[in-house]
Amino acid sequence: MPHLAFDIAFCAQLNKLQPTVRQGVFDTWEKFEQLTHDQLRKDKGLRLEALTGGKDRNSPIRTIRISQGVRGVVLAPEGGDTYVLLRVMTHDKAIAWALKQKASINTVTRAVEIRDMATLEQLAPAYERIAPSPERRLFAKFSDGDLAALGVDATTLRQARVLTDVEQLEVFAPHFPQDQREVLEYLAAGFTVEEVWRDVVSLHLADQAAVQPVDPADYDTAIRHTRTRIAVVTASDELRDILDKPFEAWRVFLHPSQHKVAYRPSYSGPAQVTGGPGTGKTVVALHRVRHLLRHLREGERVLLTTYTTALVAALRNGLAGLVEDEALRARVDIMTVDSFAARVLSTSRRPIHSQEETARWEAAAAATGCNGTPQFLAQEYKHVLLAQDLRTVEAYTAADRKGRGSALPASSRAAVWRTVHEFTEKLAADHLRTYLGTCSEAADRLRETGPRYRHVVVDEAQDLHPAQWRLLRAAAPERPDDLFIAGDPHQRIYDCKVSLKSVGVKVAGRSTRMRKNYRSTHEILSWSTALLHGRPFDDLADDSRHDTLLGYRSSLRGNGPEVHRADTSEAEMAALTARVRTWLANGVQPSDIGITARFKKNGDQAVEALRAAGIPAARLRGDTSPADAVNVGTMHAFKGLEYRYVAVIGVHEGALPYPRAITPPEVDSLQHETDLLAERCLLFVACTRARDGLYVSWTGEPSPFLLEAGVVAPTER
Ligand SMILES: Nc1ncnc2c1ncn2[C@@H]1O[C@H](COP(=O)(O)OP(=O)(O)OP(=O)(O)O)[C@@H](O)[C@H]1O
Repeated sequence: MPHLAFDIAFCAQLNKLQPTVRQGVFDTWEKFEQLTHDQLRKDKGLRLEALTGGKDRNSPIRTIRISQGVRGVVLAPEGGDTYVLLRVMTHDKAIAWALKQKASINTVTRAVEIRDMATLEQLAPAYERIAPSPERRLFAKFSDGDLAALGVDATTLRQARVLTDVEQLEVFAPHFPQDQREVLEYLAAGFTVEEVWRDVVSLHLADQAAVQPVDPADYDTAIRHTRTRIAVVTASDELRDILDKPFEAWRVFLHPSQHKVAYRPSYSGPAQVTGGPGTGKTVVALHRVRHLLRHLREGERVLLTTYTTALVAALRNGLAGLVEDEALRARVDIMTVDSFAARVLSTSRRPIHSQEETARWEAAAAATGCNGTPQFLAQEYKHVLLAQDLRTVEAYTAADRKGRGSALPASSRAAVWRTVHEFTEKLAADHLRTYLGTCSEAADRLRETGPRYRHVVVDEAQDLHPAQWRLLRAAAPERPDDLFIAGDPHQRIYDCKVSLKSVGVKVAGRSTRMRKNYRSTHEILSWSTALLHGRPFDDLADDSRHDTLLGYRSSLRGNGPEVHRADTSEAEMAALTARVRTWLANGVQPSDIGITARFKKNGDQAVEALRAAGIPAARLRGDTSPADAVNVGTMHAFKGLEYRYVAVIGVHEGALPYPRAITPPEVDSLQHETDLLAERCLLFVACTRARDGLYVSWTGEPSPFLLEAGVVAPTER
């Protein structure tokens, strides 16, 4: 019986297809399920046509009719059972595209690959003519044998050998066969042949009995080996799911590197996954939860935590898409760490907000006669007393204030201690609490009463404070698979800089870094990454080492970000409205657009301006993302979210960095640096929420972060 399978590149175009075309795809798939091979080939509606005018007469690439004027390009191997839908395009475009492609089977990974042969054959001679001598080219240090062992075939080898630098590879990359392209990108990023074999190629072979030599004509077997790029769908509701939830291709195509981490049978202790924005850390965490659920014993439960309530909702939806069994899902508690702390204590005390806290520190200092500023006292409480879990004045006096950039002689500490005591006593008397104080108390409570979960899975781990880590540590017993942690030090947007090592969570030997971005286009990513260029980032696990974005890349292509400078905030809003209107006119849904700013007031202005122009817009609230409206939120609230189109507004001098969020260097020089980096990361986080389009605007002078990154020229007006 024939089947129609789906290539990942087709799934990536799904959200841009009209509903009638999607329905056409569905009907086509049904036809494949119902007809015999012979009937399929003769079917007048499908019009499965070989290509005429192509160079390769035996090419298994053909086209079929999907709907009026729209054709699908399929891999239709002679004598095979499974056809693969590669792309859907208007009639002429489909024929033109199909004629340029060549299909082949990688003799090492055993997977099907498609390359744009026509473009590569055009590019290679042109680059060869301008290339320096062979020993100065990009892959000169790798032998033909090494490259062949990694699956690079003779044609790709010839073409790759003309390349001089990474920029040139970027030009060729979208046209290269997929597995070979990945190998070349890793080698170009500085990885060794052995590392590429271990971390990339061998993963494709994980569950294949690779004993027989590869038959270069056996596409049926090769399609089965291409599980990471080709989805074989056997049930109509499964296909409906894919067609209706185009953003969720990850549920179907887990990359081997993601699969390896998520489905490793067991880790002997805490495990960690890191990687830049959009590398699928959340996806991996969700799949890990699914794996853990499959092995959960009677009475055991899983805690899945993240940083904001909006992300709690996203995780809940994600897990619902992944684990169908409701009873099984009910064994996972999904909440922020702060909600977990409040639940452990069953407290009715109200958490205070930051202005209240400042006033209370002022009052406490006045009561004890301490001359520390509210900012100093709040930071001392947070970054020294709570961070180090200091319980007595003696412990505090003897404490090493490591990591603080201000001196505090032991003789002054008694006064600070008394003030902290006054502050916490008064809070308790008024039936109030701080979030971190609650976490600290909750950790104590759990240590007395015992852990509540068998496994704890932590997403967005980079901003957690030691008190929160103590709580999470106490939530599960120290056993294999106790903690699974996903985070990215490049996305630290709060003032904590904690390493897992310093909180006693040891992930050495159980840590994996993801490098491939699945969210943003290459253009958006390289623009955004420039914002962090040259800054050192402490490793999440161990702050004596640095984390890097080496090898971090995207295979998606698109337009570069657009920047806009306005003279007045009214003009900035008018330009934003025009930009959003154009996106909408191009068929983008309002809820696929996100607008974010450093301050709530800029967001409010945007909502007002859009609504006045008749465009539905709403602020993010708690755990609900407004449906049918442009989503507007602060940069902090946008952490972890994603949209097809993102406008980052109000990126001017005085807003980023925001002076009030930066500890003055004379108060604490190290905290000053941490705060400044957090502001820079905040802009990076905001920009990396975009999938297809990014728009950045400001009024007056641009943020110095944009100038330093070189993405905006000082004269750009
Ligand atoms: N294997 C995959 N195939 C296709 N899409 C994927 C894959 N893995 C992840 N994605 C998609 O990439 C996007 C980013 O994934 P995810 O949110 O897990 O990344 P992240 O590393 O947690 O990002 P951030 O750190 O920026 O919050 C999502 O849209 C997700 O569906």
